[in-house]
Amino acid sequence: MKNDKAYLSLSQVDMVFTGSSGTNPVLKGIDLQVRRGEYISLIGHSGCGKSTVLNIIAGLLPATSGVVLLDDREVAGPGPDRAVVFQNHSLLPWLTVRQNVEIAVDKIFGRSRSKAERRDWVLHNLAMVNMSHALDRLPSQISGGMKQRVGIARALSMEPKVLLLDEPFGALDALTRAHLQDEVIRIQAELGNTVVMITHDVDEAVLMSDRVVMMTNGPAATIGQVLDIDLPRPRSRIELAEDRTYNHCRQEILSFLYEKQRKVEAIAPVRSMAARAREQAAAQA
Ligand SMILES: Nc1ncnc2c1ncn2[C@@H]1O[C@H](COP(=O)(O)OP(=O)(O)OP(=O)(O)O)[C@@H](O)[C@H]1O
Repeated sequence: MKNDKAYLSLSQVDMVFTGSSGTNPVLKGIDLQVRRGEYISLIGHSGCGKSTVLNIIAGLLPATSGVVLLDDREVAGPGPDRAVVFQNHSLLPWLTVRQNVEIAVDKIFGRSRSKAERRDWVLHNLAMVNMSHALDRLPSQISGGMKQRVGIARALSMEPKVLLLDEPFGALDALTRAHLQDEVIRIQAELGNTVVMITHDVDEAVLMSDRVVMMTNGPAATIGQVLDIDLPRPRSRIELAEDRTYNHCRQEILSFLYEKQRKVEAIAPVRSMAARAREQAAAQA
C-alpha cells in the first residue's frame, strides 16, 4: 500500500540559468509531493524544463532557490539513493552487460555484501529485465532496447530510493517501447519503486503512472495541472484502449498540452520558412 506522507518533496523550487546571453528563468515555484512507491510522470512541451526538474532531484543541478527533500533529508548533490536512466543509454562501451551492472553494484555494496552476494545480485537484476542471455556481450553487440534494459537493471541494482527516468523509451521503436514499458510496469508492481519519469507520450504517461504532472510552457515554467490516474493495476494496454477513464485521462492531458498550453512557437518555423522564401525571391529578382 502506498504511504500518504511525502517521500520526495520539491518546495518552491526556482531555477534561473545565467550565461553570457543573460538570465534565463526556467522554473518558477515548483511544488511537488511524491509518495513512497508512487509512479509520477512529468509531461510538457519541449524545452519547458522537465529535465531541469529531474536534474535538480538527481542533485546534478543546484536549484536557484527552494528545497528538495528525499526521505526527510535535503538533496544537496548526486547520490546513489537517486538513480537516473537517460534516453540514450549511458553504458560503458568497453564493459560487458554484466560488468556494466557489476561496476555500480561493487561501488555501492562493495563493503556491505560479499563477492558472491554481489555476483548474485548482478545476475538477479539482469534476469529481471530479461537480459540473462547476453551477459557477456558488449553494448555494441546488443540492440537499443537491450541497452536500455541494462541501464534499467543497473539503476535498479543500486536499490535507489527514487528512480529517475528521463524519456527512457524515447529512442526506441514502437514495439520495443511497448515491450519495455510492460517490463517496467511489471518490475514496478514487484518492487514498488518510487519513480519520476519524463515523457512526451500521453499514452505512456497514462498507462504507467499513478499521477501525471503537467508543466506549463516556459520561461518560468511551473506545474499547471496534476491528474490522478484512477485506473486499477495491473493495466492492460489492449483493454485500456476501450476504457472510459483511460480515454478521459488522455483527453485531459491532450487538452492541457494542445489547448491550454498550445505552443505558439510552433508557428515560428513556418513563418521563418515563408520569410526565407520571400528573401530568396527578393534575391533572385
Ligand atoms: N545547464 C544549462 N545551462 C543553461 N541553460 C539550460 C541548462 N539546462 C537547460 N537549460 C535551458 O533550460 C530550458 C529547459 O530545458 P530542459 O532540458 O529542462 O527542458 P525539457 O522540457 O526537458 O526539454 P525537452 O523536452 O526538449 O527535453 C531550456 O531553455 C534550456 O536551454
